[in-house]
Amino acid sequence: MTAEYIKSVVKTVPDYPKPGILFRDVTSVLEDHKAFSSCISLLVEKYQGMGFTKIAGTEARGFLFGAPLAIEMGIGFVPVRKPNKLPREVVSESYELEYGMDTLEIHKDAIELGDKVLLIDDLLATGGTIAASAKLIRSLGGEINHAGFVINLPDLGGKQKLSALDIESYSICEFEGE
Ligand SMILES: O=P(O)(O)OC[C@H]1O[C@H](OP(=O)(O)OP(=O)(O)O)[C@H](O)[C@@H]1O
Ligand SMILES: Nc1ncnc2[nH]cnc12
Repeated sequence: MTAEYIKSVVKTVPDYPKPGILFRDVTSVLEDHKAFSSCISLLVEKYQGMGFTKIAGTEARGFLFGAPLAIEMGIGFVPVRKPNKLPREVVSESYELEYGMDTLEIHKDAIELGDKVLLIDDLLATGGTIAASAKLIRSLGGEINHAGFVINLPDLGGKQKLSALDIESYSICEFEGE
């Protein structure tokens, strides 16, 4: 019931940001307290007690779900950011998106050897964002085996891409037929 409710709240915008893309707009979930708080509760239920030491969230929409989840789970939050935003020394990784290319960066000293990191984002499409984030975190000695999302677009193959990298993904709802 809750996941169905969250799915019903997501608004769809055709042809944004490019013709042919069906944009699943998670800001409509943020605007609805019941939907937003239910997302965090479902993610806590899924991941509490699994021994995670940090949550990493990708700019920008991953911050919106990753940061409140980190507070609820009593662990730190590490932002994975777009280029030239982080002030300390970083490592960088470029990747392909459903609608373009981008680069992500993380502070070198944000991850300690053996940290068990949970990756959180609003939406899984091709999996490029999470694959690049996992590569950065693993290069710093962190372990990544799980990634959590509000929305999955299964036709874009992200789940399979992440599974091939030994990352198990979970999403609250799915939109097929992209
Ligand atoms: O699975 P993928 O194909 O990588 O796509 C999913 C990513 O795309 C969106 O972010 P976007 O880069 O558009 O940035 P934003 O969060 O700043 O809007 C979304 O928030 C995910 O991070
Ligand atoms: N179809 C889509 N809707 C919303 N965010 C996205 N990020 C990548 N693909 C997306």
